[in-house]
Amino acid sequence: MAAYLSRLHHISLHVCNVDKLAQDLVSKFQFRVFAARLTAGARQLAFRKGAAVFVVTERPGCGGGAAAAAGQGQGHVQEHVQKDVQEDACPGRIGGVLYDVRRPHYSVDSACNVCFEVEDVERSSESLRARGCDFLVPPTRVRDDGGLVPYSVVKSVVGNVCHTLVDTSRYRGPFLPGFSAVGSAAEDDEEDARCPVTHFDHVTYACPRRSAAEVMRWYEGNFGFQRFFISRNEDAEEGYVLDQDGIGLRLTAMEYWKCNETGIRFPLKEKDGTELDCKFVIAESLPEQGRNQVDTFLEQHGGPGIQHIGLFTQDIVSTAEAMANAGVQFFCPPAAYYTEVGRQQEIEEVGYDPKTLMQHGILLDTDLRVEEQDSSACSKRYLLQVFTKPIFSKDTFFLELIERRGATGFGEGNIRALWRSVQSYMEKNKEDQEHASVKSKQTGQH
Ligand SMILES: O=C(O)C(=O)Cc1ccc(O)cc1
Ligand SMILES: [Fe+2]
Repeated sequence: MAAYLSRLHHISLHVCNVDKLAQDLVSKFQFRVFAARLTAGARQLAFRKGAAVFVVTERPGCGGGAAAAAGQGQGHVQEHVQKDVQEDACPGRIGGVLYDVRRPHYSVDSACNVCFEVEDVERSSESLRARGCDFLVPPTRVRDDGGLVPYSVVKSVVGNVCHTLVDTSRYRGPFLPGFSAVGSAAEDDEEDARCPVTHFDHVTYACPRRSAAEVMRWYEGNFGFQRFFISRNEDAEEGYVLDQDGIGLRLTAMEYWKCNETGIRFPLKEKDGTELDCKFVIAESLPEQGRNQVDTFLEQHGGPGIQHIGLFTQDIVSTAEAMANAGVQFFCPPAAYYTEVGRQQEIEEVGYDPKTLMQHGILLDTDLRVEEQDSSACSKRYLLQVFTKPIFSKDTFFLELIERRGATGFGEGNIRALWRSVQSYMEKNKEDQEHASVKSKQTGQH
């Protein structure tokens, strides 16, 4: 293994309209803007919810008003606009995008960088390079009043996805050098109680057919990711295959563990015991069932990439309710999902009201297992999920809320229900677009 990952540091989104996304993340998804880097050449904002951090960066060629976005209701940004950092390895990059790369050839909004904290950026980068990895930014040191942060950016094998490697252990500033604190530092307890999102649960990649083995090998060899079997019946080579009823999906999952140099593995935990381990899921479409949401992503995004991110919440009902009230749109499965034989009882058995779940489109998947230690004790492990509609203007990237009660995988029943609701939404969108294009042609003729 080449690089020892300590944890996921942030995920970076490159968009044309920083204002719009900043507004959505704050007012709809209840994230807090906490840091900003606004210079003549760069507009970058950082948002937090628990340990989940997004950095939003403006794509080149997109005039925008990140300063205005961050300034709304915050009032701390403008005075810091001129502040910037010393960057030792690439002085020419000062003023440009930090901790990431600008990708001028990429013309759509995209979640394209998963940044990891590592113990030693130089050493990790050197061994990744020796293994043949391609670096977009070589090891570089950045400093400001808060201290020094080494980082590098490595290209992944998945489309436009890159990984920034940072070491923030010696940094005392609000986020990363070059960023200034924005907004109030105090946490809003009331809002956190309603929306207890604690961390990123998983990142799902949409990939071309038959690419999972290569992707898996890359992450295993370079970062020590381990295969995560979604189902006990899953074939190691084939992955988790859903190919009935119009669903043509192959999922292969992997997870990373902090691995110290003695090779002893242990899962990442918060002080309160919450596991912070983030899984990575590779989704491929299968040819037999016709065009589907993975194909749509590949086409509209212009290649493989991050299709969705699962946000872990301790209370999915209140989180979905708060977000829906603030204007987040969720996919709702057909009402029949909630009235299928046995479903109501299943929902009630784990203490939920079927009507409440239906109201927000929340899906439940239960897993009846015998406890490993005590074969006489039977316990229900379950998970609840709900998926948002795409958050950019194209049918590409979306978010998911997930509450896990002992279940560590992905519910097969939920994937089926999600698939149907997304599929019918996309078909409707396509019809609407065709309708609009016929209309505009007709008006053009007159
Ligand atoms: O169930 C989940 O949360 C997954 O992440 C699996 C998944 C992957 C891709 C899809 O288009 C639908 C579901
Ligand atoms: Fe997911």
